[in-house]
Amino acid sequence: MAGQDSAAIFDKICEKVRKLDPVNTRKWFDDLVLAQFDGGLLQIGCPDETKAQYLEDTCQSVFSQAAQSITGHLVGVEFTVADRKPQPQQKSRKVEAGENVKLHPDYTFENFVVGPCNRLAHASCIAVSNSPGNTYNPLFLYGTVGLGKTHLQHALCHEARNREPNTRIRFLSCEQFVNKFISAIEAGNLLDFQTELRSVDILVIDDIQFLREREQSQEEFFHTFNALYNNRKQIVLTADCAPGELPAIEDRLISRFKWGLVCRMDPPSYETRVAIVQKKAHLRGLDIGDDIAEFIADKVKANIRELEGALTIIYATAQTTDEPITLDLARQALGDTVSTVEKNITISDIIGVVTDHFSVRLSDLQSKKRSQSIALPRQICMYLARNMTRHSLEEIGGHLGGRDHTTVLHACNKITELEKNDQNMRNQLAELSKVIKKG
Ligand SMILES: Nc1ncnc2c1ncn2[C@@H]1O[C@H](COP(=O)(O)OP(=O)(O)OP(=O)(O)O)[C@@H](O)[C@H]1O
Repeated sequence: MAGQDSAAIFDKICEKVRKLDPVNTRKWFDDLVLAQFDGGLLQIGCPDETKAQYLEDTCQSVFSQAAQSITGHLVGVEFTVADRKPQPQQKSRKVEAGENVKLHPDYTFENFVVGPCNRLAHASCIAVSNSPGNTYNPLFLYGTVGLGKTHLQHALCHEARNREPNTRIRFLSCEQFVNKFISAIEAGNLLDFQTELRSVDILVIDDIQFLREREQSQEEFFHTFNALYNNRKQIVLTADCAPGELPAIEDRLISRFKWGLVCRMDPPSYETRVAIVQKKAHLRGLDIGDDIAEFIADKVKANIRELEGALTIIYATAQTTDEPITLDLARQALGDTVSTVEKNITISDIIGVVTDHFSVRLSDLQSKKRSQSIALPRQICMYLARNMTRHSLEEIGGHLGGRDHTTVLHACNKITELEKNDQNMRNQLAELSKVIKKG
């Protein structure tokens, strides 16, 4: 294919990808280059390995689809990390997946908006990335869902790698840690598992609260922690609550979690939310006015993931209707999806609907009774209140017989699990939410 033609075709393919998959498109797609287009194989050069990995994991099929629609032929797509200019004679390197830690290219310090809600967490992650193992060890970040804990962990690892490319990093969710541990026991290769985790420079474990009630995993983690700590290797942990509030986790672990720095992350203020919407829009190559960013930040308050979701809906609506993003379009696009908090749902509304549905009395929910017929509606109330109002765990517990926030958190986790695995529970929750929203 002649050079000129291929370049033009490549531009059209990228344009098509933007249309087909606005959600995963990023502004840095402008930096992609055509490495080679030959024999039905399109090789795309990416600025760095993380971005190439993102494309391979997230966008491979949409690039194939776009290439096929532009050329009319079946096209395979490969992402490479190569020189920016197309140089067919230069051997490009195919992205290596393997056991390499997969860092998300969006989750960098540069893309993180700092406000009073996360300033300490941000500063401590920078400090740790500058000198892993030597400043705050362990670094323990906690906060409720979608406040940027994972983002900061990735940013810390990106930065540590930028400074020292050979930094060995292991990044696991706590669930992965537990599953890997169990598999290692079953396969009789516990030693490999231990060696793998204990020979890293930085160990990151997300959602450490999942260790609760898993005595053997806690024991294993205790030894992993000690081995790394004694060798001045960095440990970074996140959880949904402070170490002292983690239910059913051994004291010796809790006390270790507090050895370094414990940072709380709070929900962002209005100003920080506006800045985050603007940052996210910019990342996607979107041009949105301040009025739209303010509109989204005003409507969506619950968590940052929801802010992004709102932006995605607006963007996708603009793409499909082929209209520019205006405040009117944003209003139309968000419609009913805007936070239920909008409708001023109260905990009493929720309790009213749930007590009706299960034919129980409020006094039962507030009592100490633990029978399933009372405990389940009580837990459902807590779960719905957590998701449909902005009340804190303490406030929710207060409405339900003065229960403490760990009880509320436990209830929310339990119902979330049931919702995932039990169709009947999903139906009940959907029905209850519908009735509550109707008022
Ligand atoms: N301050 C911020 N600036 C920019 N983006 C942010 C910020 N805080 C959170 N986000 C974005 O919000 C989304 C959710 O963040 P993240 O996954 O890090 O939350 P989390 O606290 O780890 O939540 P969970 O406990 O549910 O895993 C991500 O896309 C992240 O980039």
